[in-house]
Amino acid sequence: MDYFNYRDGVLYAEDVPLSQIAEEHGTPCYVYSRATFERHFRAYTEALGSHPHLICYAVKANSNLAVLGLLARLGAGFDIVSVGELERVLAAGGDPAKVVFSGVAKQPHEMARALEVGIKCFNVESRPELERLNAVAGELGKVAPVSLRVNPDVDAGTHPYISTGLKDNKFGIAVDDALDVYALAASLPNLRVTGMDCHIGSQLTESAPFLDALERLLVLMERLRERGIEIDHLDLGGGLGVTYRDETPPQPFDYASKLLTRLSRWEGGEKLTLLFEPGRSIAANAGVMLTRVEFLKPGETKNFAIVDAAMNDLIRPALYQAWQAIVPVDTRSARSSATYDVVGPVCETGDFLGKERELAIAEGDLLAVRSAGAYGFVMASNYNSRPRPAELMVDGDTCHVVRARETVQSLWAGEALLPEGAR
Ligand SMILES: Cc1ncc(COP(=O)(O)O)c(C=O)c1O
Ligand SMILES: N[C@@H](CCCC[NH3+])C(=O)O
Repeated sequence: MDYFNYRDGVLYAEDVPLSQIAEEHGTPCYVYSRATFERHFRAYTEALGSHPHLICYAVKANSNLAVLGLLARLGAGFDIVSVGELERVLAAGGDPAKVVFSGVAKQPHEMARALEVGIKCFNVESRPELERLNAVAGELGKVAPVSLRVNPDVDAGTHPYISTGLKDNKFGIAVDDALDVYALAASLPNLRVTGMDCHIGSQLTESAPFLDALERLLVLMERLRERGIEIDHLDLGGGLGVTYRDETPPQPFDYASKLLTRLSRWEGGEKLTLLFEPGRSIAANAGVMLTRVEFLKPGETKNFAIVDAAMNDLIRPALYQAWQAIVPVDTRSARSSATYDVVGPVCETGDFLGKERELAIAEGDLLAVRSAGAYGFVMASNYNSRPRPAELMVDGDTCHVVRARETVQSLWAGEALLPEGAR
């Protein structure tokens, strides 16, 4: 459920018509809804109720400071994968004690900064990373809180590029090796074992793979118990899918109740703190990307709607053949409809936002690409020397610029001509 709805034929973000936003701020641009972010975050906290928990929003999904700031005020923790994300969280007022640090190749300087600010936990993905963390913590005279990311080898049933919990994926420590790596972690002087985690993939539309992963982790936790290693938090990662088209993913409430039911049958399960790292399910449907039709170009085999946004602004369709709804913002004028490939100005045949879309549009019309709040702006680039679009956040009847559109000149900041004579 989001707060982008039609009123009298015009698409609104909360109480602001998207046509007005496009007039004032230009296109392409990303528009977020504050109330939708809040609603999606609360769906998790309410689903977990009184069970001890921490919702660590996955910063990678949408790292705009305004987004992080509003989630921080709602009590969110954060899942980060780089020191860049850590600094953003701190700049937005996030609590470092609620930060978990994931990622397969954390640099020593990143570990040091995270130890300095006192994060909740490092989600360690390999034996050499454990040894590196022990060394960095030792140099700083600190003890690093550690969780091992276990790769449970379950099929998440999602796009191969965003599946992460299979033996063939680079992520995590194989279940069969985990006992030994935990024993190593417990023996290293500058580490304190606090948790176990997994993240099996993104855009999952069924609960079963999550429950399979939980089952494997519980077996492992029992074996750790036998060895005297107690875990005080279990982090089940992110991955809950959203509706882009006709998917019917479990809602946080159904998902959490299934997990809590299983945990209630596990000794000590009611006391075990649960962590989640949702990204997409909080951010995707809290944003749209606005773009204007430049030209309609009829072809022999296809019609093209050439718009002012491109794969550099939103890469998901080009990269994963992802389907996102593309809708007219103003449906009041009568237009004849046709089937179009919606394409951008970038010089690549793969530059499309949607294929074979039935649209009743004319040149100059405004379109909204829906479900663009996650993995949208964060994956934008300057390819073809295109400035990245503005980001705007609607709150009720007010629209705030939360990131200004880049200027063409800003794109070469830091570059230099070769010195005279070397050219
Ligand atoms: C370790 C980790 N946690 C959380 C997430 C967030 O996933 P999602 O956006 O699917 O909720 C990801 C991305 O897949 C991830 O790699
Ligand atoms: N960027 C991906 C999700 C990546 C998940 C990160 N582990 C997408 O847009 O679907």
